[in-house]
Amino acid sequence: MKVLLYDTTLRDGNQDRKISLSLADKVQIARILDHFGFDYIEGGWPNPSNPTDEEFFKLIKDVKLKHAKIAAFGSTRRPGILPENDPLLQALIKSEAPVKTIFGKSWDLHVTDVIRTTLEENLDMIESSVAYLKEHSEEVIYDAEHFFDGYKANPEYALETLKAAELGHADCIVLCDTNGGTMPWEIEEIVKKVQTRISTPLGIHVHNDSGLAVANSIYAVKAGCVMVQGVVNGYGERCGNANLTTIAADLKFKMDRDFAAAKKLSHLRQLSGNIDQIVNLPSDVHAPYVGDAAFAHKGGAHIDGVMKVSRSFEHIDPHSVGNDRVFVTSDQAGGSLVVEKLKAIKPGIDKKDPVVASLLKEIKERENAGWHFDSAEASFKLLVYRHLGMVKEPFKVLNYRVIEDKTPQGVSVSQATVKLQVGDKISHQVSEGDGPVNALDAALRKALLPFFPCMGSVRLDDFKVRVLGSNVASDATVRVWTTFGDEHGYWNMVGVSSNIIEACWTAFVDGLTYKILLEDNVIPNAYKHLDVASV
Ligand SMILES: CC(=O)SCCNC(=O)CCNC(=O)[C@H](O)C(C)(C)COP(=O)(O)OP(=O)(O)OC[C@H]1O[C@@H](n2cnc3c(N)ncnc32)[C@H](O)[C@@H]1OP(=O)(O)O
Ligand SMILES: CC(=O)C(=O)O
Repeated sequence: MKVLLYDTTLRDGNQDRKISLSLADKVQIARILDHFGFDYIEGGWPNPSNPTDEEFFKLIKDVKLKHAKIAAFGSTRRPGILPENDPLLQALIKSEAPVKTIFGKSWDLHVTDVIRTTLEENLDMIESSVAYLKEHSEEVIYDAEHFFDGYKANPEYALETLKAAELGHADCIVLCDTNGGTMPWEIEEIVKKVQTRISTPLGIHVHNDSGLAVANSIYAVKAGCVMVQGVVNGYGERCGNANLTTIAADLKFKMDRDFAAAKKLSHLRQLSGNIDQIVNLPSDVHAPYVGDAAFAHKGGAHIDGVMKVSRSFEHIDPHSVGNDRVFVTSDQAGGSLVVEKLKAIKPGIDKKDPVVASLLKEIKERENAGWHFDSAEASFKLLVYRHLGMVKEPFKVLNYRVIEDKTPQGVSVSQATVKLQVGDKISHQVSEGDGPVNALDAALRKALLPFFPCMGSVRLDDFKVRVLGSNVASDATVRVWTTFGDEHGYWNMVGVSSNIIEACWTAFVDGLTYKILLEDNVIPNAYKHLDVASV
């Protein structure tokens, strides 16, 4: 049976303490989710105290969606009033969303102590609210809030609340683990028991407070649920919601289940990254299937295995979710990694070639000294070309100096002097800057520009410093990580020294040397994709 994916990024995802979606964000995300093939998009809780969500439902009516149904979220009526007199139910109807999803109480504790009414009145609140909304909607989904906790406390009453939703003709009853504390085996057992009493299709909605939201969703589907509610990348209140990105991949690759978005899974990584970008959160490097590290192999024995038989260390083909295999350059690598990296430069190279061992030795020595090539592929490439004797250095540094000056008025000025030899010519330049690093960068470019016009388009896009090791103060090793960019893309360089200025200088000299070598085709552009992340 087909599984329906119900996305609540715009409602439950937006309850994440780090997320605050604007109206424009919501509409943009809704378009992306629809394009990806999710069956339902919960847009928010429309009510007068939440104007963004009210506006969203007005706007989304005019957006042509290909597949998804838009759902408006709310609660059952308040105790002691008729549904037609409940302002929140009226707001749901006013939203004109084709699907209405309302939550109600399944846990007797919540009935008596939170909404403070009788158990009988709560049953009527559920049935009458669902029935009333059914008169005004294409579909009504009933979310049984705290269902699993309620079932454990008072199973008969919890089941009666579901029966009330069924009597109101809910189209789907969604069992919620609102506090996220239920174990997978409990989910499976309880879903199976519910199915013996309830004939309405069942769904699952779980939170991640025990780190089990994905597992619990999967167990619920295994036990018979046909709808999964979740959030792209698992954002949400407290520890987050069930991660729909992971669940979608699990359903397809591990359970062979059919669902509309299954044919779009080769765009899963793109979906995840796009939504991270809109909600303005950094992507989780270790996210299953879609993270940067999901198929990054570092251990030498692992790299060797993957090169021989990829599935020896990969549970699926990374391309099936739009991800890529990465071999991390590090001191834990073996000869196989070096062979892989050298293949583009020396086709047919064998692991027994002496250059493999000598290059591996240099890599390990450098990594031991604090160099880290994993996120500085351009530095690594330059090291390889130099090691192979394929680089004629385009310039020679004769001298550099930085002076820090503070005027009597308290203004700080940094001045750098750089002296280079290019062929038989000497270039000697001075520059001022906001700080020593800025001044050094400016003086170096100024000295190179007359000989290498391509320097004019090079930017320094990013610059990070990390103090390594636990050595005291000035004895510590410093690693500088820089990103250079131009109109073609960008490249990352690393520099290491116990002196911060020298570490910067190394990264700058290498970064600009790299650009000149690219321009002169010494390092062919074909090899550029390894370090130009935008390509
Ligand atoms: C499990 C979930 O994630 S549910 C979603 C949670 N998300 C949100 O709450 C975000 C949107 N919420 C809101 O905009 C506001 O809370 C509103 C407009 C819904 C209500 O605002 P207020 O009327 O000021 O109430 P407040 O938020 O302080 O308290 C919640 C009220 O809802 C009642 N309530 C809670 N659940 C239900 C329910 N299932 N059915 C009926 N009433 C309920 C509570 O008893 C309480 O009522 P009381 O004020 O009479 O004690
Ligand atoms: C409905 C919902 O968000 C919950 O019970 O967690």
